[in-house]
Amino acid sequence: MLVNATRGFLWSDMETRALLNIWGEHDVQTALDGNFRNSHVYRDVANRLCELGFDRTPDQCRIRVKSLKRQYFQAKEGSRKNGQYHKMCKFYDEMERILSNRSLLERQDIDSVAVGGDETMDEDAESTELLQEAHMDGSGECSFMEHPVKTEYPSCPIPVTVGGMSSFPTKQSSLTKTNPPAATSSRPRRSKKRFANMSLEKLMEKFLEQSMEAEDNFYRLEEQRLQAEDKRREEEHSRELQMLQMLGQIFTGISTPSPAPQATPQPSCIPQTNPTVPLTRPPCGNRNHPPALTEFASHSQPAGPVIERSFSLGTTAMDSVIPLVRKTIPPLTSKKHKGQDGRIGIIGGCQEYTGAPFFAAISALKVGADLSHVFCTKDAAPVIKSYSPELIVHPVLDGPNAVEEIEKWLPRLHSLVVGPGLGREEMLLKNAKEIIERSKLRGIPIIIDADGLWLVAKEPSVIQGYQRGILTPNFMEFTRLYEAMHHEPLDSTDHKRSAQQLSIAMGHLTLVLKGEEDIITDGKNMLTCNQEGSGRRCGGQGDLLSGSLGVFAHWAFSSPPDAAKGMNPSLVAAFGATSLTRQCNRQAFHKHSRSTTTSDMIQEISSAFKKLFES
Ligand SMILES: NC(=O)C1=CN([C@@H]2O[C@H](COP(=O)(O)OP(=O)(O)OC[C@H]3O[C@@H](n4cnc5c(N)ncnc54)[C@H](O)[C@@H]3O)[C@@H](O)[C@H]2O)[C@@H](O)CC1
Ligand SMILES: Nc1ncnc2c1ncn2[C@@H]1O[C@H](COP(=O)(O)OP(=O)(O)OP(=O)(O)O)[C@@H](O)[C@H]1O
Repeated sequence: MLVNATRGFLWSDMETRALLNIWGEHDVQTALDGNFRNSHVYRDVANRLCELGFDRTPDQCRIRVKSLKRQYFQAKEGSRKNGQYHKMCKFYDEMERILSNRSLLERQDIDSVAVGGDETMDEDAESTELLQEAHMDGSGECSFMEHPVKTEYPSCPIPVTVGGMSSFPTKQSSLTKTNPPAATSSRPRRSKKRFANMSLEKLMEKFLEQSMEAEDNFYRLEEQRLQAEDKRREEEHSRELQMLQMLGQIFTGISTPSPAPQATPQPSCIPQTNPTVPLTRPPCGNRNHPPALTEFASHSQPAGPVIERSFSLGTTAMDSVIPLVRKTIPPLTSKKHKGQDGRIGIIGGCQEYTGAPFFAAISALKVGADLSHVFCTKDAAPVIKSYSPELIVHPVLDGPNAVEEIEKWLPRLHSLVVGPGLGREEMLLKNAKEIIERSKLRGIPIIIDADGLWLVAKEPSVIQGYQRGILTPNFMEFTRLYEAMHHEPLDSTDHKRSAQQLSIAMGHLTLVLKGEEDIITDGKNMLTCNQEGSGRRCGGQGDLLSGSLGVFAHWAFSSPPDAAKGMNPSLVAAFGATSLTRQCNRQAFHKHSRSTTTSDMIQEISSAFKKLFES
């Protein structure tokens, strides 16, 4: 999990939205309702935020929420008066949605916060926080980066007016929890009584002004920071491409002996390793693996050694990765309630394609999910429903509020498969994109297949870098993605190398390149699954894989970290799903030969599952 490195006072929009998503959930709101002591709730909120990759303390979350609540109510008040204040609260709509459901009692509670009621003790800290949000250096980072938010003795005096950045203390006067006030500032601490003579309304007005200015500064600097970040990423990407091109030239030179060989000048940044000699194994190598297991560092990998493990059906796979997959599979017990073993969502199904989402959804159920939802277009829904009473089919994907309708279900979904039978209509792709964005905020594992990959080829950033994203391209889809990312034709002679390059370019996303052998890589590790499959290439086998993978991904990501013994959960899940798919295909093919269909393969899921994971 990537944890946000900038743990300052700076809350990015993405981070704030993630916080609001968690804080707005029914269970959190219920826990907060009427509870004066709420530190345990914010501890939970901070933990869940951390799972999404945002490192925040419970106090930071609580203070941020308080500040958002204040902005919201001020904006609401303001908009009643003159309609101008709405823009003061950037997250007005989100807050409106969450808070409009709360009781009058809660509203009074919030009002009392603003006038120094129940939580008066926190008010100073919170005011300081708001002002500190504006106290950032030119880089857009806050100078209190590594320190906790809450402080007993704020060394940063609260200015009466906020006159731009220069009116704030400099970096040297950073706030620390341990610094006594005298150590950081020679000025006497201003008394709270300073405000005693002001009417409440004046005080609020003053505070409002300060908050607005602080907020303006925050957004301006945040924008600068994001621009700088984009620029840095672009530079990194082009450097990476340059390196790849240079290495490509070098390798071509080595493999094609020329009559008069000329030494290629090697830039010092390129490792001087002879690419034809395998790189040394990393120390965590294969000490415990049986000798038949081929585990070796790949040749010619430009982005550092890749640990490759290649499996065929037999004892080797059983002895190595399959046990890891098994560890992630939840036991069947009578203690569970419906839904615990997996609620999977499929985004796909349109007028032309009703089979693909069905195959994916029914495979998920057969692998072991408890509930399988299909979000498809209106006209596809009755058809998909008619295939099976076991699927929950939502005819919303082409509706006017498609994204909102589907978002309502996201808190109940454990993983999402985007693409089977989605089609390529602009509006459907746009909705799928927005749903991916919102699912990312919730940390939901997302498998992208078929037309979902068409979307990714057009807009890679939709999933780039998301560590719970898995792409499952067939060769055509892979070629499209590769060429979109690398702006050059795919060298189809070395699939493994190309797969690794694409995974790296996508931010180490896990990639399953399907084919005669399935190549699974996250750019650092590589598993290949080449156990016998089927001689039939009928449509829909990829849907069986993506639906199954939805379930395996949920299991792998929700298992204790030691279940996968340090292996990326996406790789474990992908290996489980490809092994199962090939086993199903094989069994069905042995029975039906030329007339094997994907439905026959799906019929084999339960016995293939038993053979691989329960024998
Ligand atoms: N019964 C159904 O409803 C099915 C619907 N499907 C859906 O159909 C839509 C379009 O999928 P397509 O796969 O046709 O899309 P593409 O447009 O990406 O595939 C185009 C062509 O690539 C060819 N191709 C595939 N693999 C190849 C390889 N390794 N080497 C060379 N050529 C190769 C195929 O024969 C096809 O003609 C998707 O939404 C998909 O989910 C498929 O899943 C199949 C079943
Ligand atoms: N040549 C092959 N030999 C054996 N198995 C294969 C071969 N090609 C694909 N498979 C298996 O079939 C599964 C589905 O791959 P396929 O290439 O058919 O996907 P797809 O084209 O995306 O499917 P769909 O028709 O659902 O869109 C893969 O995981 C792989 O295990």
